[in-house]
Amino acid sequence: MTTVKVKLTHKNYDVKIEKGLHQAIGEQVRSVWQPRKVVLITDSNVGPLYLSSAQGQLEKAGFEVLPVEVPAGEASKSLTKVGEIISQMAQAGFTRQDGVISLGGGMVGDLSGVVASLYMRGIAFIQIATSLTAQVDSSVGGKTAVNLGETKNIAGTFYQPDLVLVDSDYLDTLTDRDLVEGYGEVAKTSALEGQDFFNFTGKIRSVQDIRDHAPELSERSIAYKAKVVMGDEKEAGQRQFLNFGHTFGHAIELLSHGSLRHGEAVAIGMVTVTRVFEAEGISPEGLTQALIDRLQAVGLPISSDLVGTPLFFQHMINDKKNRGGVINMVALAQVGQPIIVPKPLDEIRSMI
Ligand SMILES: NC(=O)c1ccc[n+]([C@@H]2O[C@H](COP(=O)([O-])OP(=O)(O)OC[C@H]3O[C@@H](n4cnc5c(N)ncnc54)[C@H](O)[C@@H]3O)[C@@H](O)[C@H]2O)c1
Ligand SMILES: O=C(O)C(=O)C[C@@H](O)[C@H](O)[C@H](O)COP(=O)(O)O
Ligand SMILES: [Zn+2]
Repeated sequence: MTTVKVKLTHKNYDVKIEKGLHQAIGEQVRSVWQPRKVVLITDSNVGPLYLSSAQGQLEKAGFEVLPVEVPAGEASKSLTKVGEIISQMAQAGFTRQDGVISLGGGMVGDLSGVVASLYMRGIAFIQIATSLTAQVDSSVGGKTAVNLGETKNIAGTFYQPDLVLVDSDYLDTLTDRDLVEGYGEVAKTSALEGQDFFNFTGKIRSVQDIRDHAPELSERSIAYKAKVVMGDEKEAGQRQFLNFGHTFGHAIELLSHGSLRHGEAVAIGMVTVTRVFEAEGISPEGLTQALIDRLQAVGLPISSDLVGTPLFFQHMINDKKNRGGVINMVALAQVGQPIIVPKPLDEIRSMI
């Protein structure tokens, strides 16, 4: 088993990465929690595959389980769903000593994190990551959020889990499209982390390559993310680097009305922003093409007609890196050398 230790000012926790962990959920959860009530939150794709096994294991380990299944898809990342789940927990008599467990991808993890952080002002939380996005990025670091109307991740908290479980066996049932979406975040992380990891993603040439190397991709991505988060939990500085490609990506994701997944939109966002910074001489010549090469090898999109539309620019206003009309854009001075380039909104318009 690989364990990545996340050590923060007010809390430490382990991210455990091992094939087969889906059969050890009871003992793993019991290693950090005394028996208690737990709400086990999943979605309508993951639930039919894994909920009854997870529930059975938790019950065997002494936990009283309230299973909750939300419809699969980004639309469930909503305050409405948060309210519904919190009501169900209150009706079932959950107290501050009880807990929330997410069993799913990034959508379920982000939603469950909001529920955990709000119920009675915060109860214990564990993430069981079932998608590649969750296994390389979203389950670690404590960002929780739901979307409101047309604004992505606008309501959320920083709320760290007590434990994260990553088992690549879950990926056997993930569709190729959902797997590849998660790889968008891996490509991002490799460009941020350094030449060695970037060379490694340069050798991933197919969906099967992603499947074959999933455990290593998780280990490397999570190790990098944990290091960044440990240095800047609340995104005052270097954590902004993890948002590479997201200023444009979030706008594209929203404007696509569900036709583009998060990682797909981030792929387009990374290429778009790097092309601009390469033209300005901030990023090195050839970097845009190197990114395109990695993304296209696995079928990720690299452009969209949505880029540059009036609504696209309107979405920039709600970017969390907006400081009074100036957005902290993430650029790569080199592979492994992310930098923040503050850009006034008007200038971003003329860049594109
Ligand atoms: N909090 C963070 O740091 C962070 C980081 C990256 C992404 N995110 C968020 O995560 C979301 C994207 O994550 P995602 O790609 O996991 O989306 P998702 O949770 O919607 O999962 C994608 C699809 O895969 C299905 N699925 C998940 N695991 C499966 C499995 N083992 N077998 C079969 N189907 C499975 C889901 O039901 C869904 O249909 C977005 O909302 C994004 O904003 C958050
Ligand atoms: O953990 C982080 O920090 C990230 O930025 C990781 C991103 O991949 C992720 O999509 C995150 O949810 C984006 O957050 P937001 O603050 O831009 O909404
Ligand atoms: Zn992301």
